[in-house]
Amino acid sequence: MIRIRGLTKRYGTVLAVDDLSFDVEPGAVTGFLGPNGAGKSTTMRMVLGLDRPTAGEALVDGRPFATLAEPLRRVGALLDPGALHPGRTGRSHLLVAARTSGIPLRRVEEVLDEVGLGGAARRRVKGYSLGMRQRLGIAAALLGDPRVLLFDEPVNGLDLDGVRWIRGLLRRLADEGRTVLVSSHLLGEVQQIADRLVVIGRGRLIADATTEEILGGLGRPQVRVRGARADDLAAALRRPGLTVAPGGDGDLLVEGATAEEVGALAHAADVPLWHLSDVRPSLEQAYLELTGVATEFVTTAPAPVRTAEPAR
Ligand SMILES: Nc1ncnc2c1ncn2[C@@H]1O[C@H](COP(=O)(O)OP(=O)(O)OP(=O)(O)O)[C@@H](O)[C@H]1O
Repeated sequence: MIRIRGLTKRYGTVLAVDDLSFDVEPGAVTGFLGPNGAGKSTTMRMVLGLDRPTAGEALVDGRPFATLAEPLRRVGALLDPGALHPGRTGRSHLLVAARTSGIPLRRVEEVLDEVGLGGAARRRVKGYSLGMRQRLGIAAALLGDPRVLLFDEPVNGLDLDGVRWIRGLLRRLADEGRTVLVSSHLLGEVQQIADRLVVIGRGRLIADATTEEILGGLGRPQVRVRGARADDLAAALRRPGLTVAPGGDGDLLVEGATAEEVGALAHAADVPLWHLSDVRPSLEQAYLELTGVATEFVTTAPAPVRTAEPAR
């Protein structure tokens, strides 16, 4: 597992990571989510001993990375797929890594097959597409069969098939009991893969909970309702704790009650309903709400509001 306590990194005047504490448990995919510049890569680099914390600690299985025996067999990472030697073939890249880490050479063929690069293994990396480089980087991360894996924006450059493949791979790695931390700046991307989410903004922890809890707790769920007599319906819904607002086209938007409760109130007032549905805030909207206060680069475009399918 990965344990992060009070982790802080300052580059001159920039506080890239600010007193961050969280755990990444085995057997689950943990999404590490935050806008560009939030401090995800810096945190991962500190876990991997590539950057020295200004304060606090990042531990893998209870120890700093630098003190781990056979670190590449304990921890695998995909950081920057651009950092591959262009003149080497995919296979020789992995052979070098295996030799220097005392990893059996047969693992090279295994991981090449695992990432679907078997056919391209003898081609030079400079001819690889971004997606192929990404797969090679993932092969390198898997080489030592590590129990702890960190992937920094792993779906970057992958086409739809590639994205599906990486989702399947991350799930399988977690199901095998490994510790899997995967970063992204897109909520829509990680919410489909991650069991838990650690959300950061400007280097600080914003949320650390299951994906379900985070998505469920974001935004204020509303109920969209339309009935035969709008005025009677609005009067029936004017209860303490409920807010009722016009929703366009004669609809009402109700906050503070479930669809069942709204239906029951309408029924009690004898107002036939034509439409009743839950309205969930769009994920991107919810994410903006969550990270808005902690976003380094703020956009001005409003997020589109996606509503639930109408009730039948
Ligand atoms: N070597 C460095 N020197 C100076 N500042 C740095 C350095 N590395 C990162 N930073 C700064 O630290 C902050 C966090 O950067 P980091 O790359 O960790 O964010 P991130 O969440 O990974 O972003 P992205 O999604 O864009 O990769 C940014 O303000 C960045 O400019």
